[in-house]
Amino acid sequence: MSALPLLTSDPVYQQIKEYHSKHGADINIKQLFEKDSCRFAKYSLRLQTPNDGDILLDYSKNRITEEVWGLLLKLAESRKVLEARDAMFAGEKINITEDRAVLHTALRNRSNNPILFEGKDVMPEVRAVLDHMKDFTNQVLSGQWKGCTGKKITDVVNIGIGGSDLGPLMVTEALKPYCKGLNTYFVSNIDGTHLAEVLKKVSYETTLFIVASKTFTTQETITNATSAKRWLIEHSQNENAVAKHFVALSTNAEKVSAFGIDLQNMFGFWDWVGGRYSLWSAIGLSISLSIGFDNFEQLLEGAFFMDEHFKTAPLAKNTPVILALLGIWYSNFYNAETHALLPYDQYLHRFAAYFQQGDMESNGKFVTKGSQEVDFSTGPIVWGEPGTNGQHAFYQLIHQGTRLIPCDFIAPAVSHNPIAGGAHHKILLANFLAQTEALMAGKSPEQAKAELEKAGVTGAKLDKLLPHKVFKGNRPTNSIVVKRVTPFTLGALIALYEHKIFTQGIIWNINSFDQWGVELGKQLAKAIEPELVNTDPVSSHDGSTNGLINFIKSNW
Ligand SMILES: O=P(O)(O)OC[C@H]1O[C@@H](O)[C@@H](O)[C@@H](O)[C@@H]1O
Repeated sequence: MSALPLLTSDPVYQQIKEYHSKHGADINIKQLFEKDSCRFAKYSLRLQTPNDGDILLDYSKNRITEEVWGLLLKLAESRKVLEARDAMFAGEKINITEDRAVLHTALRNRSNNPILFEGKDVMPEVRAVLDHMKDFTNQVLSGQWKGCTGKKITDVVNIGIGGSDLGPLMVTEALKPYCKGLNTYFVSNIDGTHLAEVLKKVSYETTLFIVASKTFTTQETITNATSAKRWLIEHSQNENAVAKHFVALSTNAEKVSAFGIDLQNMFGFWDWVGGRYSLWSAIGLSISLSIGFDNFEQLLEGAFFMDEHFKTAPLAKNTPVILALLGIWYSNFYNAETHALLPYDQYLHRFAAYFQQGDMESNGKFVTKGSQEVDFSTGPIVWGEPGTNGQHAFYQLIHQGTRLIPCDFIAPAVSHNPIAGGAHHKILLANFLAQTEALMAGKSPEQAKAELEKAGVTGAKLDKLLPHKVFKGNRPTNSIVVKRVTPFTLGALIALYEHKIFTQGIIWNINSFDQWGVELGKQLAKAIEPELVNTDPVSSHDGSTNGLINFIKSNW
């Protein structure tokens, strides 16, 4: 795949560029709807799930014409998206800088088909870990698993960071209606406050600590886990309590053992599972403990459903490919810098934060797989908050600011909490629907003028106010609607975005599966740490860094 030319040298890219420079500024979504009564049917897709209703993707409110859409699909062909997809599913070592396969899809392979890695079927090992998770989940939930004083577990503290935190945190929040009764907490930050505040809420007798770390070397996680272990031993006055209160999720048995966790209490996974794609692996243990193993399996089923769709649907009907191409259209041709994820569901309040890592750690790269520097934009800045909170915070800029911000609006048709006779959800949905309509339609000077006149504003005051009341509209959005946020639909939704990110990485020809960018800060922090052991002034850095260190020390 590294043999692909730079995106900007691709003949199809050049065709799109030419089309964009001739027509890009004139494509008006509202007018396209006026001209074509079938536009919604043409640019929307329904995926029928077995038991959880249809998933609807409406991408008709985008600046796409038949011509440009044809060209974007041609770009996917020319960038060999389908070949790359097949290579991923086949376990090829597509993570070329780490010489690793990318097989998180094997973790949710619900078929009986083998998945080969280096000639060996990985499925028996995958199933064995799932069985271990099931057994452990059932023991804890039934109260059969006892803490060091014989009490059952009531609280679970997941200690991990990045991919070993964000996925389980996002999913346990998203699936709270399915919670079986355990309280789950997540400690990630090295800031002692994070652990200290959680420890205030739990009792050593009834708390299970899950140390989640693929490498088991991450400084934050190991430091937090060590402090939690000390807390447990101090409170229980019993070194053996660790065996009842600590489990590990990792690929590194040696380090787990050295930390003092019995390997029987270790849930393994493999280096072909990337950190930010690991919630499907043993890293999902806190999810399984929260919602029960059956529901965890439903999450896997939903992701598998999306994997099958991604694997089999033609490009033009392939939802991850569609989302990816739209993103490319705005990033690489309209110079959009960001992409907003706007779930209209309070349970999905960490969805955007989760995909900040998913997208930005995957596609925040400036060198291609062929080791060439790119001359085009790669991964966008991903951000967002749940509706309607976002509306009262930053939507102003989306509606009337100077930047183009493509947005994905996500909503369930049915709420888990239909309080006040469902009134809340109807208002929420009305807002969800109104926003994409408003972003597309805007408000013309004529409409704004008529409104002002109706309100009795005339003359100089009207002239002064009018420009502020105009919305240019034509702001692109996708809408994704699920029947309800269930383990299955959430699994499908996460996999949809995972594959979108993958597809964009292929089109840009970058390696979406390494994360060297995280390393430099870590290295420099290691160098600074010993300089913070005393109050001696330092002079070994640049002026700013010396100044900051010396200011901090002057406060000690
Ligand atoms: O799971 P561990 O190994 O502790 O890593 C946690 C996180 O570390 C960061 O530096 C990144 O590399 C993330 O991709 C990763 O998820």
